[in-house]
Amino acid sequence: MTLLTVDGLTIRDASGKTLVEDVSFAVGAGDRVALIGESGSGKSLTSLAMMGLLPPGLTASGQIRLDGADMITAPQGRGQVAAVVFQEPLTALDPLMTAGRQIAAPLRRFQGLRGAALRSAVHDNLAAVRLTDSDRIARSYPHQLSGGQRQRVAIAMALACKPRLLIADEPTTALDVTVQSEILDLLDRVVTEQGTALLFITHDLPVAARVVHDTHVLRDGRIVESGPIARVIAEPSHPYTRTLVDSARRFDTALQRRRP
Ligand SMILES: Nc1ncnc2c1ncn2[C@@H]1O[C@H](COP(=O)(O)OP(=O)(O)OP(=O)(O)O)[C@@H](O)[C@H]1O
Repeated sequence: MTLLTVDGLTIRDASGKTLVEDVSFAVGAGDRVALIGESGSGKSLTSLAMMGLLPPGLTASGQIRLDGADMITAPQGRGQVAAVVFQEPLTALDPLMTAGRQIAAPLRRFQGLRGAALRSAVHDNLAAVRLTDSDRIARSYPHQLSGGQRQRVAIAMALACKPRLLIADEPTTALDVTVQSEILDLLDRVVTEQGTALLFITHDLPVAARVVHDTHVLRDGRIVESGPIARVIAEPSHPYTRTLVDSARRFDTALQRRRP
């Protein structure tokens, strides 16, 4: 079953300049798909349009259907179908609210949980993102948590209502390399455990390769190449994809050389 269909998406600014042009792709139930592109390629605008959250002054044409709902002409809250994890967890978290209360909010609102059932669901959601010290974490404010713990809390919030699609927009870019790796493993595990489809948005091809099966490569607002990520890395057909693969390989080789 197709959860998300983006068909001929074009986004223009107020002056009529085209920022995203004729982008089409689909994400089915349980799929894992990446949108890969460097800064300015149109990844964030595409993901904002999917959630009906384009900034004022920008207009979208084409079609975006999220679980059947048209997100361009009649954008509406689709929190129970799709949820987003952003690059910087502090943008998703309220600095004045404990982590526990933030995870409780969607559970109370969408699942009607209260009292002991709500507390137990908050604990289960923290355990699902491998935050074992859940009582302390639930009582902590965002500034009392590490960057990796904050991103785990943001992932727990996003997954609290068991969305069928998780949109992860550069979810590890702001983290240290070791924490980045832990969060990728975590995303990999939770989407498998919960059967959630994943749309992973990143500039980093090797990072995407760890968690998705298929990819679309965006450049200057257009998709230049699509396919299974293993194939795209092994045999990139577009010159731009080749430069992404080559620079990832060079980086990897440089790292290998530095290892004792
Ligand atoms: N509100 C806006 N008004 C006008 N132009 C915008 C706006 N937001 C983004 N753009 C432009 O649209 C293009 C695509 O931006 P977008 O943020 O989607 O890129 P991106 O691939 O997500 O890059 P990054 O990884 O740096 O966020 C860029 O040229 C950007 O300058």
